[in-house]
Amino acid sequence: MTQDEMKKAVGQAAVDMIRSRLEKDMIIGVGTGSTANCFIDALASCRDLFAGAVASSEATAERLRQVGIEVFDLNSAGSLAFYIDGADEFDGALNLIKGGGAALTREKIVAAASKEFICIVDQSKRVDVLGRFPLPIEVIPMARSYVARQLAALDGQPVYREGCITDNGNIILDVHHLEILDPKAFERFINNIVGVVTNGLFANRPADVVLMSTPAGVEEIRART
Ligand SMILES: O=C(CO)[C@H](O)[C@H](O)COP(=O)(O)O
Repeated sequence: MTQDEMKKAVGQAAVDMIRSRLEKDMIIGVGTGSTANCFIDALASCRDLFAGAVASSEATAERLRQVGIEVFDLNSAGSLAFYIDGADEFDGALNLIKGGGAALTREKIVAAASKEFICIVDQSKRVDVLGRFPLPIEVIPMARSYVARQLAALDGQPVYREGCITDNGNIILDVHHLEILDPKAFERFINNIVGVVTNGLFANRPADVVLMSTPAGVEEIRART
């Protein structure tokens, strides 16, 4: 089974998980990336069962519209029933690193506004300790050098993502060579650096469930207690 086939399978599994819980006036949150795109494609078959979606990026909004799903502004949507999105890494507590597609800030906002976060990944995203994937940080452009110096002092190696401007008009620093042993504290610490908009750790709002695609099928993973 190829990675693309695993992404399609987990996108379909997420639709299967929520289909019977959709309601006519319900608005759901939808994430960004190749796995989220597979979810959108599978969701199209249910478009008459719910009102529409809030998108975590302009790219996702466009794809939702293309398959006939209405896109709502979060400010007029209220609380969302579900948020379905991919991730770059997840650990046993369902803490995530996200932002490989540069949509981390809107993803974090939509996740925060949702009652249940269903994360959809293939098995390559599972790690014991977060940090193998460079941690994306969205930064106000004028603070780029200042924030990079603060991050370098933490023993991380910040790398400017050339040519990437987020949907919010900001830049991304990807921090390499991290071993994130306390994701909740690290998320808060990075967010306290002046000039940081947010970082790609989802530890203070982790996923509620991870659907992980493997060649043998899709596994449902809940946090270890
Ligand atoms: O956080 C994200 C975008 O900002 C994506 O969810 C993450 O990068 C995973 O992407 P993909 O499903 O393409 O592997």
